[in-house]
Amino acid sequence: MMIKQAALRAIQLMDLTSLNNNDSPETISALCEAANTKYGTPAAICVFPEMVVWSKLELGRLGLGAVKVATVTNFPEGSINIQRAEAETARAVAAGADEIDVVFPYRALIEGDVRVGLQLVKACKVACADKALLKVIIESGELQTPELIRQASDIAIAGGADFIKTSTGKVSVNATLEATRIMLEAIKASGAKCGFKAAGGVRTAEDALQYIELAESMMGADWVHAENFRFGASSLLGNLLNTLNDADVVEKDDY
Ligand SMILES: O=C[C@H](O)COP(=O)(O)O
Repeated sequence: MMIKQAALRAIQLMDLTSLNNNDSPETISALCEAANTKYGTPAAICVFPEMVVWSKLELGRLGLGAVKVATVTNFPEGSINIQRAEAETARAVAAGADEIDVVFPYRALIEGDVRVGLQLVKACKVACADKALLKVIIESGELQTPELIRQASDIAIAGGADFIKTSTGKVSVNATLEATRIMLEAIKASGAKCGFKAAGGVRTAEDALQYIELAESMMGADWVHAENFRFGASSLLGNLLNTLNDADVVEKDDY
């Protein structure tokens, strides 16, 4: 695949993300405006729960109602408090979020608890009902071993995850091709309808190309579209636009 083709596809596969402590209505408006590229829009924007309503309004104002709004719950710590994660998820869905990225209780799994993760995912899935997709962040960089990455993936899928996602972007090791391979193997073996999201540290068209090629080789070219495959990224869009030679919007390098 040519790099420009990968850049174009990566825009459409992206959850354009801003999860910063200093996010404000103004920065989220700018994020929504950045979603309006001349090469199309990202699949979603991903923001903190308190920005969901504002994001919906802003995307509507810009005529970008087709762009989904994703948000995060149990984030970034991945606690074992099932009730809190469920309540956060229910509130985010009620606020209008289309997609919920919930952090799996990965530390509990590392300590040998295989039960709490399944229960938490199931509870959040119920909270999403048929109103929102549930994306489960397994924090693969903290799980470290292939066995734990596979186990977390299997549990999340068994709990009803619509996507499994590598990382919060808030730890030292985020998305890697190695974790991607293990997670895609889990999806394939499950036979379930479950997508995959590479998140954290994906910054260039060259990075995106490697993930797309890996996913295509494992799952088939037809599988790699926004219904099944996403990039979660806060600083990829500028590089993609540069790659596509879009001289007038490259200044938005932050997104
Ligand atoms: O879910 C998306 C991640 O938080 C984004 O990570 P990033 O800032 O490294 O692109």
